[in-house]
Amino acid sequence: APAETAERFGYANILQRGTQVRDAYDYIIAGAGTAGLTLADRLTADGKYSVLVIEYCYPSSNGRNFLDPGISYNISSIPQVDMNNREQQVRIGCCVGGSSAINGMVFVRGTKPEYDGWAELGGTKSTWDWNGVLPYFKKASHFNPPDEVLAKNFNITWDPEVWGQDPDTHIYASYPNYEEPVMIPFYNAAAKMPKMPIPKDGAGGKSGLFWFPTSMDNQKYWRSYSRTGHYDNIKRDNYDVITMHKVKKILFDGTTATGVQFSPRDTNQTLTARARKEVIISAGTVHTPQILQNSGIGPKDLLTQAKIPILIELPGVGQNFQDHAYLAVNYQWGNGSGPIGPNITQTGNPSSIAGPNLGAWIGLPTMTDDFEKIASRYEAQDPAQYLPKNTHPTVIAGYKAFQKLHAKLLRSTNSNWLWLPIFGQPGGIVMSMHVVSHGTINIDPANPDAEPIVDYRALSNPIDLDIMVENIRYMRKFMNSSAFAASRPTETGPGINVEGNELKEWIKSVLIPTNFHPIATAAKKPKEMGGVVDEELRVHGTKGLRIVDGSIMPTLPGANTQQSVYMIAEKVSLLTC
Ligand SMILES: Cc1cc2nc3c(=O)[nH]c(=O)nc-3n(C[C@H](O)[C@H](O)[C@H](O)COP(=O)(O)OP(=O)(O)OC[C@H]3O[C@@H](n4cnc5c(N)ncnc54)[C@H](O)[C@@H]3O)c2cc1C
Repeated sequence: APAETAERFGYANILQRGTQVRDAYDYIIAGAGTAGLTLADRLTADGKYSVLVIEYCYPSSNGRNFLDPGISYNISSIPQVDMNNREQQVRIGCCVGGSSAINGMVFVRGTKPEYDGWAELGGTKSTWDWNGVLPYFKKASHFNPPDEVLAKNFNITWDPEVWGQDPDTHIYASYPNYEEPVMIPFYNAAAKMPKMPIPKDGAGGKSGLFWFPTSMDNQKYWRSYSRTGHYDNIKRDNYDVITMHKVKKILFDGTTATGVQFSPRDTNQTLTARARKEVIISAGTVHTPQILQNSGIGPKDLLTQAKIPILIELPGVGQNFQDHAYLAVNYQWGNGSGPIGPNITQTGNPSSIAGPNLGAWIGLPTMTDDFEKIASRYEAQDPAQYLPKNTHPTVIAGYKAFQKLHAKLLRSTNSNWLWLPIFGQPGGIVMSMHVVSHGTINIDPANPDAEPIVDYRALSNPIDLDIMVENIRYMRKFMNSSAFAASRPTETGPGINVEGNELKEWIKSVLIPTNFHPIATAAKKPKEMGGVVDEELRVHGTKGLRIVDGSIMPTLPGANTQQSVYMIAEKVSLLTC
């Protein structure tokens, strides 16, 4: 059997060459990333089904730094018109584990109204509201509570009701066992900000000031990611992975997916494998639309331009693209040193890269009394006004529903529009956790097999500028807290007097339009709303073809995206089995 010729490193079977791939599997998954490996593990667990995972990148990311260019794709966006024509590096993981192998390990969820919004956009029968996703969040990770003394000293609270400890789940959510004492005066200052909610646990679907865990194995103190959780130490004859091979397109009999065409990374040799039950695309938000479009599923004009025969006209493929956006507001302590924390005995410094694991995740009404003005202004826009010219009417209809939902979320104290990470230092990052400018990720019609064309269309909707202005003003209010007064915080960039249009121009010159959380290029919405997949994540108009990765999220959760990706894979694994 081909599997016997595969190397066994103590992982799933790693096939070295396309010729080792069996002729047929029950499921074929494109992409061994965060969602792809989660699904492959769950589908093979009881031995009933065989699964082949095809991964474009390298087998190993062991011991490599997440900034190492060798385990990321090398893609840049096109120049961003409303960002002074600056380009943005599009960072996504290129190795077994995908982006979970290189991410910042912040392990958070969005709020209840945000997932209820996923259901609202999905139609009356949707099961993707908060109550419909919570069980899969619980299934997706194994929670380790913080050290008792640390929790007491630093006010770290959690709600065991919203976490799981499934013995079959090896993605770990853990806290570091060290925090800098300076975090205490910072926590107290944030807690005293007007109207600041303090939930017991942000993972319970609530906005506010809270400590959050890291995706980390607290025994080994190692990154916990889809490779360690759903691939290492899994030896099953029904779980094959072939790396360094690229899925080029899906094969169809009519509109039923029957398998995939793939090639070794460095040659054009054409290989095929058959899927008896389903093909699942888990290539991530940047590459999933490319596989669909190259298979003849996508916007008609684009496919015609690329000379790709149209199998199914699906205008939403590659549209609706969203990502979090951020910038740094720079401060210094005018007296040379900041607040001093209490004298707590701490040993060593085993913190984590997500550290110090504290942030304020808050709604617009918590930030500013002007929230109603901004919400009304947004609500009054013509939905097509800031979308690309020639946007398909179904995509505009979907944006109209998005706009209605986001006008509501702008008025909610329980939707995270700002993430203010608290680092125990003056100033720092402010992050817009919802953006209303929508971008596109499409194939290059002149070279459909090359890296896709990424256009964030950052700041194309002026409401995103208004919100970033409020984010900066909130940082200023925070730095103005009485707790910091003696340290005389001084804003060095942009400078406390920079306001109005000058502030907006500064934002355009420094904004980073991604926190590496791309979503929505194959959004879960009805077809007539510009959607690509249905409620069970099947591609509209096809049989035997699903998409399971970040691209199906219809809107951004007010949270970093990995936990939502694991949740999506867990929820769908039950539909497929
Ligand atoms: C630098 C960085 C920092 C981040 N920080 C955080 C954080 O702190 N917290 C958080 O919650 N989230 C974070 N994220 C986001 C989070 O990691 C992602 O949302 C999530 O991992 C995406 O999962 P996915 O399954 O959609 O895609 P991925 O995990 O990216 O998987 C896609 C896989 O498909 C493969 N592939 C693509 N095209 C093909 C093809 N044609 N054929 C075969 N294989 C293909 C890719 O190589 C990749 O392995 C970060 C991401 C990055 C990049």
